[in-house]
Amino acid sequence: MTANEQNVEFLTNLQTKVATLLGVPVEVIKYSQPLTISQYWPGGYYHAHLDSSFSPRSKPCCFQTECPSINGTDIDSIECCQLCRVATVLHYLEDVDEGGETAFVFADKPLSHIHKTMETEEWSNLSKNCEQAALRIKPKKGTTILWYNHFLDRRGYLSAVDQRSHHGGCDVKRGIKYIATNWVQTPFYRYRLLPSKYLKK
Ligand SMILES: O=C(O)CCC(=O)C(=O)O
Ligand SMILES: [Fe+2]
Repeated sequence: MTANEQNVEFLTNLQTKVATLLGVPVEVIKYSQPLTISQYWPGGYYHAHLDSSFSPRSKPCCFQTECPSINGTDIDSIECCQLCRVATVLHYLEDVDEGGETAFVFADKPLSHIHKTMETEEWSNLSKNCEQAALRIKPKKGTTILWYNHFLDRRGYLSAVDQRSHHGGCDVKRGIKYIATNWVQTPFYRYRLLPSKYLKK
């Protein structure tokens, strides 16, 4: 097997594992953004942010609407819709000697606490506030974590973004942090009717 074939096999297996973990058809992972590798050197950080941004009053998610094609080409456009990222699956590729925790600023906190904190300055600055985060995860090689970025409505459809999913990476103090991220987005409109893997053939 060539190195390239090995890479393809590795990535295809990973897609299958991520799909199994989330209980979704593998196509959802295939049609999402490609796996992204990030590297943080000492002093590197990623302040608290949301991976998705859908609110019922903003642009619809791309599975909810068909965007007009641009210049007659048949590409999906994100001009009229947004990539709603249902879930994030984060793989730690190496241990980090010190620091570099993934921090969830508001995990499990009530909305009243979240709103009050968001009124303070620099609440999202993880270089300053890493220790205060409600949940911190130390990178461990071979470990994968996942979280959901949205609420579901009463029918089980995607609803507003969940503010408790605010997260980021604390300062790396010693060593290098390597992660790989699958941002799992809702499919584009033309793929929206993927058959559930739970349907009997
Ligand atoms: O560096 C981290 O631990 C968090 C990375 C992150 O926010 C992401 O990949 O979406
Ligand atoms: Fe993120």
